[in-house]
Amino acid sequence: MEGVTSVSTPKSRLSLQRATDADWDDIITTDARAFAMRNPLPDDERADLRNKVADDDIVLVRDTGLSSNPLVGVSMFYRMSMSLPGAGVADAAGLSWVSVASTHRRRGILRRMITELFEQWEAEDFTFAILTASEGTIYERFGFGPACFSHTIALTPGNPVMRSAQPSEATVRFANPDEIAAAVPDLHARWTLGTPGALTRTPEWWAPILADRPSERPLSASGLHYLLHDDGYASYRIYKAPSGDVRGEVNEIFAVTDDAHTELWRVLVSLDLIPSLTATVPVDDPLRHKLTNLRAVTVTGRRDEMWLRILDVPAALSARKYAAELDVVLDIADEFRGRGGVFKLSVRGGDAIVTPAEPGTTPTVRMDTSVLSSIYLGGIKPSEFAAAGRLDVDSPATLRALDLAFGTDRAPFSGTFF
Ligand SMILES: CC(=O)SCCNC(=O)CCNC(=O)[C@H](O)C(C)(C)COP(=O)(O)OP(=O)(O)OC[C@H]1O[C@@H](n2cnc3c(N)ncnc32)[C@H](O)[C@@H]1OP(=O)(O)O
Repeated sequence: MEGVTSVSTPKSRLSLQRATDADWDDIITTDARAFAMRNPLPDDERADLRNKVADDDIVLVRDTGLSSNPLVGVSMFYRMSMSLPGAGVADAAGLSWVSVASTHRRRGILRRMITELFEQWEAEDFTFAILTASEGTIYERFGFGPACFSHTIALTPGNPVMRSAQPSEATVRFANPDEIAAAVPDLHARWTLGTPGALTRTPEWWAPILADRPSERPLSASGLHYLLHDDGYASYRIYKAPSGDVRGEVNEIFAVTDDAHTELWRVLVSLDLIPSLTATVPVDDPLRHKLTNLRAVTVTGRRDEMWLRILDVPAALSARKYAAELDVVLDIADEFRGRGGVFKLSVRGGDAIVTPAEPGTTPTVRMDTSVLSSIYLGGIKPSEFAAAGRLDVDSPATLRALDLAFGTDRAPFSGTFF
């Protein structure tokens, strides 16, 4: 058609490269289009972003066939640490900021960038990759499975009543940002140890959270109010719309002990003059059981909070602790990277012994890497996947044993969006 310029893009025109300092204006412009981000970013926000990632861990694609050589693909990963069932901690490659220009979609650019990153992760012996997904249909083909889930809850402060008597002395107090900066990184680190999937925060991750920059606050939102307990903390915002409507939103709440959880929520459920309060919590959060009326808390949403991709099956199976003895032969399919196989998994005293199965051994359990990744942290039971036809077992007894062994005391929860 006359007047229409084709943007057909042969692969040879697409140049894949690592980021340099000179790419950052383009990176922010490209991601601003994809994620409705402000552009340009103020210097402090730009520094926050750059401090968390090395340029060498950023894969870019440019279309060298167009005169301006535009950036058409961005992807990067953070070097993160994740708690495993049984209190171990492992390195994880945190894939993030993935975007492909709207002019260049469905030409395989995402696949090329991800392949490049997988090659790097495998060369560096990462056992796990993780991500937070913009859509539920993109990442399973690369072996990722949803592994941590969250509930959004809503309640009306003043209405819920705690069952337990209030302590004679207050154990929670409002704190200022300096007190929070001094106390909270350590509290959070203690919280991660007891929660599978929890992500550790380095100073580079804390800096933007603690800065609570006015430029990054949502519209009509107050600055963060902080509640501090010896074993936990919560932060929340109050939103005041131009109409005068007021609501509260818990930004985050981390409690190392049940008592800290109770006392922080005791304050939150009784905040004055806030008609509604929302929070995002792990799916096994016990708040409703601490109230005289369990209906006072409504679950308004459930989200897949974090996706996991096991990159090295034997290393992953050996890294976590298990809740029961087990003897299975796993057949793991990995169409994307071919790193599956047949493995003998025995659990004794909570520890796994993993060996490649002898040729000819009949597997007792079959599943895709994405399914293994989903059950690994304890967020989905093997029997749920079996019921969905996505995990095959040789007998009901094997399935029961798998459920027991992979079960965790707590639902996994990453606690950090990236
Ligand atoms: C971890 C994160 O950062 S999550 C954020 C992801 N980014 C976004 O959502 C921003 C907006 N979207 C985009 O930038 C792009 O549409 C992307 C990155 C999702 C996809 O990029 P593309 O270059 O178009 O993907 P590409 O052509 O490589 O497709 C790879 C495969 O994924 C599939 N796919 C791509 N996008 C989608 C989608 N939105 N839903 C379902 N499948 C998808 C393709 O069909 C293709 O499948 P196949 O290779 O198995 O046949």
